[in-house]
Amino acid sequence: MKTVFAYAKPYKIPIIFALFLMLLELTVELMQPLVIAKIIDDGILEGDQDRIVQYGIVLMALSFIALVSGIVNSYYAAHVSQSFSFDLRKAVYGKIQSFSLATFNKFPASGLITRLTSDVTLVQQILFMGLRIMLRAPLLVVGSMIMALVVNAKLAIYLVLVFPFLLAFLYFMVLKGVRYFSFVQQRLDRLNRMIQENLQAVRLIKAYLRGKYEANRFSEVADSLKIDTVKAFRIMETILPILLFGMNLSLLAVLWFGASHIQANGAQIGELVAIVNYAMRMTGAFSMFSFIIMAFARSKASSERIEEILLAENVLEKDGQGKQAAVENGSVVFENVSFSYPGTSAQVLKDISFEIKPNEKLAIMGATGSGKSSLLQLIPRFYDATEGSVRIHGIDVQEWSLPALRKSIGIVPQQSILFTGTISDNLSWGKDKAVQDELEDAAMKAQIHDTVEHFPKAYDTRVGQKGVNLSGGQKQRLSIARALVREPSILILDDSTSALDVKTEAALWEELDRERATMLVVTQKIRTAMKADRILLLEEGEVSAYGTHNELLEASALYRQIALSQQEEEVDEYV
Ligand SMILES: Nc1ncnc2c1ncn2[C@@H]1O[C@H](COP(=O)(O)OP(=O)(O)OP(=O)(O)O)[C@@H](O)[C@H]1O
Repeated sequence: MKTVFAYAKPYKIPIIFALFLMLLELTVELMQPLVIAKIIDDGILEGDQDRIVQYGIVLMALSFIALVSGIVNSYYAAHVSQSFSFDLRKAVYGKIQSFSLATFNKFPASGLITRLTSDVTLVQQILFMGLRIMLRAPLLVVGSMIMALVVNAKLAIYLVLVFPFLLAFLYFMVLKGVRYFSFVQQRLDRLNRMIQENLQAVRLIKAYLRGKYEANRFSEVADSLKIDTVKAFRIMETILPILLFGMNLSLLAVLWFGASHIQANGAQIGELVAIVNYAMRMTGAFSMFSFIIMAFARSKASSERIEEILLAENVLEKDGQGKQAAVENGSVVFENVSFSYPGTSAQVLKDISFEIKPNEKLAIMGATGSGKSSLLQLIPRFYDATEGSVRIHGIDVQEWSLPALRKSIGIVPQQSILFTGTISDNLSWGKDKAVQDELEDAAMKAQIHDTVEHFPKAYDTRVGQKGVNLSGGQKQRLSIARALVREPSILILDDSTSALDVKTEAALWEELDRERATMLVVTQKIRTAMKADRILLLEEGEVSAYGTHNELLEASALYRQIALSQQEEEVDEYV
């Protein structure tokens, strides 16, 4: 909890002020039974009207102080806890943004969402309660007990006797609560993951008529959340009755022995009333305990989950403090590169070597799962090679400063990803402060300008979530335009023209030919590969062939086979 609550440090002064007000409210509250005892013993029993009025005024003043301190304390508690949760959420989000892919893969996206939303809210609530009642309740219990001892130790001893038992019971319940509520948050993660997956796959679910099946799966997961939540709350709800039972027993003892004390020793009735009053306040404070313990248990589980994020180590992202300048027309060299995904033993790339000179194009081909995307991910350092070295412009990628390295790379991923916003917003995402002319220029090169111009709002057309209102080919071309806006020295296209028709693709390649950029292009089409300076053919993570189209036609049986099958397909298309 230490790491999480360190975010409350900037609010030290308002916290101290809120705690001071809480103590003031508490002190005043503890003094009230004493004054009531005085009214009874020195006023009512003595028949002294003036005393009754004097003490009455004191009682009123104390109540007023308690009221004002309570209101101001609530104001500060709300302000501090909201500001704290805002800072904490920002820090967790920032940390997630800084994650390397290896670290990111350790946490499912749904779990990260739960941590950013529900977990942060629960921790915020505990801070609010901390400033309002969390300390106040135990202090009220201890304070009432001390005051009762001061008033009449012989009677108050019955309140003291029950105290250690209740304390041990509460400690046990906290431990139990933390465990159960951490299950609840895990179930919530699972539910979020399911909702996320379902909403993303809504078209597929409809197409496969799996609505009912998915609804049943959802019910199962929601049910397990309900069962665990009920279990956790059921345990927590036993706290209050047990506490009240213990307190009522001791109160009964106070009244029983108090009555005999008054008869035998002439003890004051006011004292007995004061002790009963303190016992009632203790009972009230104890009843807050069940509430506090539940909140504490939940927020402890949540703060541990948040800490997992804040303390997660980002091994890869340790920035090589090296070169700061942008890569200029970068050459790309892979030298005996092997790679396994973190936490796995299987090598997905084995001893890969090739070189691309500045402004050259490399086409990467290979069957599905042969390691094409994995190879590309090593260039912007999404992952680091396990063996060998990847060099950009002659310098190992690990020695580059990460921002400098990534700034000069334009990536078009296999799956086009667009954000909610206008087309202009999406294009300028590739480069800060890009002007409209730059956006249109990139869109022209990517063969999407004319299409955009035909939209009623042209570049101000809003793209729905994930680009739902655009076709696959339009999304691909917008993704390419976004990468081109960046004017990258290295352009990476991971099978990003698969949805384009032959004519559009040819026009796109003509434009890309004119770009001053080193290109790595994953493709399944010989037609596209032929346009590259060299072709790298991968087979199960190994280089099966490397050279120009003509060299490969001669040297590689696999390449000849692919070329032949595609020729036949193309002939078939026209028959
Ligand atoms: N994040 C990951 N963790 C572990 N293994 C992975 C991960 N991503 C991919 N792999 C494995 O790495 C191998 C190569 O995958 P990769 O995506 O590089 O292939 P690919 O040639 O790009 O395939 P495709 O043409 O289907 O996109 C596959 O066996 C795949 O299962």
